[in-house]
Amino acid sequence: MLELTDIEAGYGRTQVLHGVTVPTGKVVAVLGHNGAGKTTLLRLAIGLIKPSKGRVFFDGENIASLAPNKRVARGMAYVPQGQQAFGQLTTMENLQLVADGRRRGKTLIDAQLARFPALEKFATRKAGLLSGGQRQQLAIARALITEPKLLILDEPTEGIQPTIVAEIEHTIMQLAGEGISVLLVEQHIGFALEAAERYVVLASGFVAQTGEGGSAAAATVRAAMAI
Ligand SMILES: Nc1ncnc2c1ncn2[C@@H]1O[C@H](COP(=O)(O)OP(=O)(O)OP(=O)(O)O)[C@@H](O)[C@H]1O
Repeated sequence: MLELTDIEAGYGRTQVLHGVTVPTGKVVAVLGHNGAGKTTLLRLAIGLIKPSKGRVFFDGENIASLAPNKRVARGMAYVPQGQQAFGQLTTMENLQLVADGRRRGKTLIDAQLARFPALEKFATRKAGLLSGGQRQQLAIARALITEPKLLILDEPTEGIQPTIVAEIEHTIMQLAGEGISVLLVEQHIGFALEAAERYVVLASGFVAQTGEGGSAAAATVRAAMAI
């Protein structure tokens, strides 16, 4: 379980997050307008930026000064925005980059190909030629091959065609049932709240609201975001 408490962080002298505490839960959604600090919070969670103040704990351990690779070794995985993959490598090679050297590498790849049929279908296609949605599935599959306890997802459905959005949403809902926690930044408030046990709304780097997920929360969240 990830605990982020009273976090202050930013870039150089620019402070972006102001006393942010994120509720804990199996699936936690981070909501807010562009520039609210959502991506910054996820970067902080995986260790790409360090807090100037606040507590960062994972499974009871203080990880505030741990490098990202150490956090991955502890069971955290991060899928940044933008459907990132190695475009010149095939789908399979992208998966092998993470799986090779792991004891159950082949089994782990097979499990993700079963989860995402499009990746199986296009296993020999260069990732640069996949659709944005398929590349996003590839990015999620790569992260899941590391067998994370916590998957950190930054806008996984952004700019993706609706059919694949539904598949990705389905995957996110499944993960909790598989014992994988999710920290999710998502623009689709309806889906985010459906998936989330708890949520936090950020506004200009401050916590504007926190609460329990569920579709009933949508009106409160929209009011907090004034949309
Ligand atoms: N590398 C950086 N250096 C300096 N400032 C940055 C950097 N990245 C983001 N910021 C600033 O931090 C603030 C929060 O940005 P952040 O990307 O965390 O917001 P966000 O809520 O994820 O928005 P978006 O939905 O647009 O990604 C913004 O004012 C942004 O300009």
